Amino acid sequence: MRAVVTAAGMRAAEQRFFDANPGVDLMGRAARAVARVAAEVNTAGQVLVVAGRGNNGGDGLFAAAILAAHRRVLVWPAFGRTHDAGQAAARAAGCQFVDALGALEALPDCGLVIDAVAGLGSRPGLPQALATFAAACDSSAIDVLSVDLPSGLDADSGAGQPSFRATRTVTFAALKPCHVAQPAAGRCGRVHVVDIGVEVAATQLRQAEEADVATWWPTPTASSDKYARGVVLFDTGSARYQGAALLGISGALHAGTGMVRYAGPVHSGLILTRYPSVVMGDGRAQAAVLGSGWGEDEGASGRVSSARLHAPVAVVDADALYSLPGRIDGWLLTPHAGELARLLGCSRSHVESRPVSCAREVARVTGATVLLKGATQYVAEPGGRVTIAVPGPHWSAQAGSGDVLAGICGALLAAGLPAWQAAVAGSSVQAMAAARNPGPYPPDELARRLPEVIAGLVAAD
Ligand SMILES: NC(=O)C1=CN([C@@H]2O[C@H](COP(=O)(O)OP(=O)(O)OC[C@H]3O[C@@H](n4cnc5c(N)ncnc54)[C@H](OP(=O)(O)O)[C@@H]3O)[C@@H](O)[C@H]2O)[C@@H](O)CC1
Ligand SMILES: Nc1ncnc2c1ncn2[C@@H]1O[C@H](COP(=O)(O)OP(=O)(O)O)[C@@H](O)[C@H]1O
Ligand SMILES: [K+]
Repeated sequence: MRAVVTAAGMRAAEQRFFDANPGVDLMGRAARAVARVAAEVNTAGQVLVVAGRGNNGGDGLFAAAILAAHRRVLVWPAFGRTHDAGQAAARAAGCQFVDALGALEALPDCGLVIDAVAGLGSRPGLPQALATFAAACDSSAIDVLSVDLPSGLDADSGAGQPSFRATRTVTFAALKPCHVAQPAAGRCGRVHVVDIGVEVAATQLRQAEEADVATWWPTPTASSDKYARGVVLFDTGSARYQGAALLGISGALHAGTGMVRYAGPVHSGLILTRYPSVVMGDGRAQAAVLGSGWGEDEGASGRVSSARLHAPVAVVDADALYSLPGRIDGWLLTPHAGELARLLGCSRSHVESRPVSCAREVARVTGATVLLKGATQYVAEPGGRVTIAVPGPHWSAQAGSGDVLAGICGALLAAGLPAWQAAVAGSSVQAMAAARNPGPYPPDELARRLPEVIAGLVAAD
């Protein structure tokens, strides 16, 4: 699990560090890390460092001074003035200083650009001269190494305003929200988190790693039987959306559930032709999956109440989200941004700009865990902790992926995982299946790729 810390949290951690270690040269540590990664990206070509006025510029200038020992380094102080000591070090090391025009002209001869315009202090967007330069970097496909974060992003959000687009980012002590929240995360390239000695406090926002999923994944033992592994009761689908039932069941079966019961309106012939192990009708279960493919079903509350008679907890998806039976501790809600907006009575764009607080709010009010689906998948617990799932490629943005995901989560909930782990592991494993099988696969085909991912996870643990 990786901590995700806000700019304010990072500054507070830095202050605690300086209080305990007066005089330690943190900027020197940061600059050495930048120079080390720069040398990994490109060993020979000319380097161009774009430096801002603040400490981010200072990191870049001291890195420039280190790199100048072995190669030609140009420095563009984008605002004229830069960090004084950093500038002196870069000059003393023989870096050549250029202006905006000189930077643009030198670009075709450069192997690497180091973006040290702004980091924790970055405001959204770029002034014109820098926006032009960043666009030129994009179109020439040159490697860009951003210091702390691509300048022009806001450290604390996923908003993807005009900014540098990095192939690598070197950040310090911990990830920041912009490194993990889309679309900003897509502008960071590969992110290196470097230990510079600053300890961040425990955070309420984290990102899960594959190793976490491997640790949590429920595996059968010699004493397991189908009931011990967990029974999932599906009431999904409708005459109009019959496929939703098949997709959810596929997710649960390929995630390794002990048994699936199906108590929805889709004809048994259709279900059993595809999945002959499904047991038709109600019965005792460890978790239910509700709502996928219901449409605007008038009997929604009745279907939720009926499932409660058979299963202690449920995954609530799609239209069942609007028939929640009061407080539902231990349950899992799986809305996308539009559904969460309807639950909160706000606009979709409001949810998209504040995903963490919106997901937290619904978790707090209902007592359930909320998996907010989308390019970044946030799992908010009633206590306020939010875990971001392992990310995957954007091919998964297609009708039916959510139905499969509800089924995977149902299998994990039935196996006894707490709702937050079921949600993080379920959405992560689906993303991993997509990442390991590049290309557009329909969601049911991707579900069939889950076993090989799970087998790899379990073997690695
Ligand atoms: N804290 C730590 O633990 C450590 C911190 N360290 C380093 O310090 C950095 C933080 O330094 P910081 O506080 O000086 O702010 P910083 O990121 O340089 O930004 C302010 C400057 O940027 C400018 N500017 C802002 N937005 C802009 C934009 N969109 N486009 C263009 N310009 C923009 C802004 O302009 P102004 O407001 O003055 O007009 C101001 O000049 C941190 O990211 C890390 O690299 C490491 O050395 C060691 C550990
Ligand atoms: N941009 C994206 N990148 C990666 N995955 C995405 C993206 N957008 C959506 N997804 C995935 O697609 C699914 C969409 O779910 P949902 O909208 O409920 O679809 P449906 O109800 O049609 O199955 C979710 O599982 C989510 O993880
Ligand atoms: K930067």
